[in-house]
Amino acid sequence: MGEELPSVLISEIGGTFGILESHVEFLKKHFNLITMKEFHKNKEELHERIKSIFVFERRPVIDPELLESLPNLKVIGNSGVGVNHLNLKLITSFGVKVTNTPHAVSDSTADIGMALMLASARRLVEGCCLATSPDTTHFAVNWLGVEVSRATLGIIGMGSIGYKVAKRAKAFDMKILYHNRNRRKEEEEQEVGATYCKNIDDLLQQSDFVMLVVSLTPETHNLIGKRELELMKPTATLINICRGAVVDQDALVEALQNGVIKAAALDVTYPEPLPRNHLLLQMKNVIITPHIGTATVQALRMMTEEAVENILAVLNDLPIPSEVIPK
Ligand SMILES: O=C(O)[C@H](O)CO
Repeated sequence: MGEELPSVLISEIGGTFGILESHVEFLKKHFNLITMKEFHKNKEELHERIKSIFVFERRPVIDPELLESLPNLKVIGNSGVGVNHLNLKLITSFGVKVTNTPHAVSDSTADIGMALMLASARRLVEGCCLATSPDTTHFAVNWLGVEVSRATLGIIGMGSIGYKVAKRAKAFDMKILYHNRNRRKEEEEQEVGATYCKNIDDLLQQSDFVMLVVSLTPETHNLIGKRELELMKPTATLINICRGAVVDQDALVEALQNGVIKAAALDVTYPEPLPRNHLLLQMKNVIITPHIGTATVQALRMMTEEAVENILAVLNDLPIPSEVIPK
């Protein structure tokens, strides 16, 4: 008889927020999957068996009650890079490790950053609406866009996603500035032609496009508020592909209304989705997508694979590819 596979708790299979059926087959090669429903039905028998929780789309919710009920839990494998939905201090106080998938998400999220920047600069959404409207008297000359080529892009957060954005922006001949907690190696800066701004204010003042690519932490909550928006050029565009709460949204609405900045392109907001009557949804100079940075066939597959690699590494006492350590 072969060795028993480790038991891993998951939210559910299929449905709106469940794990994709096509990934379940892969997961099942490595794990004995237990859904939350099965767990709740048969806690007594299952609670000692569960070694890991695979978190997808922020589910299942990891609360103290769940952590207390799983005495042999070793690792929470988050599928995705952002872990702001996990209470890291609480989880690690149970001796449980947390892992994430920064590599799997980087290309698809960087693509969304570029797509939003280009769409905003060239007024793509307005163009689509005009093309499909009954009014055929519009002329492009009345609503000119701007070029991203040779413009200055300021990237705030130069982790794996930020770096991939820089690579793409280089191909568009953009001047690239970046701010990050830790400066990148000189060779890495040279490869993408990026200049480090130790002071975030310098980046804000000089950039035509400011792209936010940081993790949401207490330090980055409301990182961009009224003061920061006022430092930006009145012709600048703010692009957010990380987490909504990195921006003070009320300050952003005010800045967009008063011409403090020109436009915003947001893949993330708070809450998600925004209430249908939210002012951001009514502004012509705002593009909003519903948090689709990782919504590609390839990214989701790689996220699952990277999460499995992390979980197996923890369970087999091997070096962990992507462990998240609370600060
Ligand atoms: O954090 C991420 O990787 C994406 O936002 C998907 O959750």
